[in-house]
Amino acid sequence: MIPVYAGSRVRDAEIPLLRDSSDLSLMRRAADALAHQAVLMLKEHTGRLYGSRVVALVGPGNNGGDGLFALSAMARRGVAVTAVLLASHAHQEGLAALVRAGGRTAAAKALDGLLEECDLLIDAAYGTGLRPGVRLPAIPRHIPVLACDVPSGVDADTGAAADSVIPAERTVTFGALKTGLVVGAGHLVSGRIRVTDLGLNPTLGEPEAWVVQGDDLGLLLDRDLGWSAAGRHKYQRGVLGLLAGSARYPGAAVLSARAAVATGLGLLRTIVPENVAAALTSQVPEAVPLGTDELTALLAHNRRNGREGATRIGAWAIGPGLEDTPETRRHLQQILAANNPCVIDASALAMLEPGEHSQLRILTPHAGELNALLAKAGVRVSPRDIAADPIRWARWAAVAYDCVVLLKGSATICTAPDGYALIVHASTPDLATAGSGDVLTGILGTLLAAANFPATPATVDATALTHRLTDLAAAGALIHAHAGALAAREGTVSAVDLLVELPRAARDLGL
Ligand SMILES: NC(=O)C1=CN([C@@H]2O[C@H](COP(=O)(O)OP(=O)(O)OC[C@H]3O[C@@H](n4cnc5c(N)ncnc54)[C@H](O)[C@@H]3O)[C@@H](O)[C@H]2O)[C@@H](O)CC1
Repeated sequence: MIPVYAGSRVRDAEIPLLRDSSDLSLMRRAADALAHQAVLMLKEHTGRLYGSRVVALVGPGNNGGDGLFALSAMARRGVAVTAVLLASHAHQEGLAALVRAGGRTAAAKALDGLLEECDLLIDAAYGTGLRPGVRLPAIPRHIPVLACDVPSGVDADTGAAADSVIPAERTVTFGALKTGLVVGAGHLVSGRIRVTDLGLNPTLGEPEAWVVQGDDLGLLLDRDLGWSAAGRHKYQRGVLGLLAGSARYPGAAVLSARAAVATGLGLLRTIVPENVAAALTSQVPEAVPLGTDELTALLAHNRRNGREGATRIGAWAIGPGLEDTPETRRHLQQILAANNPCVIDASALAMLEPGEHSQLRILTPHAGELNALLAKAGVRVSPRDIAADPIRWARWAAVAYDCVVLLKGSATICTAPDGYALIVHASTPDLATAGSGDVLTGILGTLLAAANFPATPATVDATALTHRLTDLAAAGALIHAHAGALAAREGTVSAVDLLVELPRAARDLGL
């Protein structure tokens, strides 16, 4: 798990160190790392170093200073370097170092001409000190861009990006991974990210979030529970109830059911409308239908005897393809009252009310659904606000609905009401495909059912429980993303391709 900090927090940690370090050692370390990546990119793109031409956009602050020192290091290695000074002043020591090394400076109006013969652009215009309202020059797409600390135009705290943001092929970031590089638009324009340690960690405090990767899966699932251990019978491997599907969206129920089974579920009980039942039985023969009367009887029994009672349903997955009918609402209310952990998706989200409750819930909205959830809770935001600061608004919803929120997007954000947040990067944009969310719901349902949450959550530390739920949400997103990556190797990705790859994805990640 990689800790992520708001850009302003890293900047605040740097300031005292900068004051104390008259020898500019931090800046030189940052600049050396930047120059090293620039050399790698030049070799990759031009096959040579000596005689290649590098232009840097240099802003008025320390970000520009990093760029100037990096250019001077490259000039000493035979690269023809030019610093394009965007403001009337620039970092003095950096400028002096550049001139000493034989580098040139130019005014902003010379940029277009310089870009005509440029092998690499270093973007050192603005970093963590960016204020809103910036206007940046347009860079032709064919020129590879290396961003210094943060692509200019990206808010390092939130991931919001100015319209004129300069997308980077690579970003070398200093001190710590910054939130703005891993969520929102910032994530989409940062390219490959390298973190250069500046020894700031002891002064940074608690991270704002963590980026999780494939090898974190064991940790997230808490393998001590050994839920997939040999010898466990099907009830111990998890029993999931699925409330999904409608005449209009029969496929959604099938996709969720198949995903749940493919992730290693013990037993699947399904409540689907009659006209979906035949398709479900033929395509998911493992599923065992649960009739309305049986549900009512089992849940009543469950309320009397605790969750481990006769239902043996450990968790619920609710929502894919569901239609808002009186019967659906009745089922939903029964299930929500029964207190099993559940994952709630798609149209079921619109049937929820904000407020406290005693159930463990993961809500899985995309940005539009998050907007609607927040509006219902009296929080007025626009989809643009959410795109500009997704972690913040996912947290608001987690508080308003007293649940874990998994906000879908190119970066998936999983957050608990106390702010604990995990970020999972989809390895392929193709995951934004119809039915992909239904597959994720099935995966999450299986993980919840297998997790064996205690029957009486009130006796257990509530924060620990919601953190565990957040971990499982991120684990589900990781498995989903990995299945997407495997499927993308064969071409474009459909939800069925994800299903096909799920068992391999789960096995690859050590499930
Ligand atoms: N000096 C050092 O030793 C180190 C510096 N680092 C660098 O320092 C950067 C932060 O430096 P600063 O705090 O100086 O901030 P920046 O260099 O990011 O930008 C601040 C400057 O840009 C101007 N500016 C900001 N927004 C503007 C806008 N919208 N329009 C016009 N001008 C605008 C400000 O007036 C100020 O002059 C980091 O991003 C990083 O690159 C560190 O990463 C490493 C250590």
